[in-house]
Amino acid sequence: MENTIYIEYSFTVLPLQPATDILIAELGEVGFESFVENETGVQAYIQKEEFEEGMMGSIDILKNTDFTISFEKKEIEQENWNATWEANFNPILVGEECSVRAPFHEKPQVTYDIVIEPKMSFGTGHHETTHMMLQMIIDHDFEGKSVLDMGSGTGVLAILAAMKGAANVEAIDIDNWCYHNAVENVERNKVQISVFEGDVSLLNSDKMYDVVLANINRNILINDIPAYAKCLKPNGILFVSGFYEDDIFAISEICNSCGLKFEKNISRNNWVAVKYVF
Ligand SMILES: C[S@@+](CC[C@H](N)C(=O)[O-])C[C@H]1O[C@@H](n2cnc3c(N)ncnc32)[C@H](O)[C@@H]1O
Repeated sequence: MENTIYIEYSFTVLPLQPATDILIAELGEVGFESFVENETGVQAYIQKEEFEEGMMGSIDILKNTDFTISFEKKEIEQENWNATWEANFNPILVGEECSVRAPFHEKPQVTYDIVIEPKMSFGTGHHETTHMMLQMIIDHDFEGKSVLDMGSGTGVLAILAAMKGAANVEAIDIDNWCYHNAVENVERNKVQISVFEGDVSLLNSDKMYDVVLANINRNILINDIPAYAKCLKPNGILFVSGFYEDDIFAISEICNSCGLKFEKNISRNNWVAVKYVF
């Protein structure tokens, strides 16, 4: 792969929350693809060829006078981004049993030791939504189950499902870089997962799943949940995240219209992960 040029925005945010979460959500909506949070705010990245100056005009939180948000912008080569990430990436623990770490961290004493080199892909477990999805997966029985991870990023959710005994796991991401990164992480963790580049258009009723995992965002979920529901087996389960507590009603409404019933949710910092059952 050639060395892509990224635009890096380093935001300083006061007070940090909820402004940082809102800022990340809004930047994600316009196409920023990766975020590194720190004690003063967040660094956000977008490929130079995807970036247009006008995008920043639609980030409403920057105009909100309840918060003070300043930023610096610079161009950065992908390999330098990786170095930034390595310096900032600490291993994380999800419950007592699961950790997500980089290859250069010491091996921890846990049942599920997930090793991820995310490069530019979302999914290290540091974000609330990934953390909660991992928690939901830990609490669920995956033995022998067929699983689809939609919007797989690094592949972290699919990898945990496979480690928990899922028999047939597929991962799909729309982003070419995420696709390559998930393939690498699958090999690194020695699990069997078929990874595809694409979106909901890859789904069809010839392939049915016991569980669908989708940590994407509110609008894509509202659009795509009917297609996920069509490829869920009877009694199938849908785990979703990537949206706020305030959005549960809208997501549940679309799920209900597809025959999926709310079972439970967990939340962290206003973000939620929700379990629906057929
Ligand atoms: C919030 S990240 C989640 C990554 C990982 N599953 C996790 O839980 O950390 C969302 C991912 O969905 C992908 N994505 C965005 N829109 C998509 C779509 N319409 N279909 C499939 N993947 C999509 C993005 O490229 C990104 O990797």
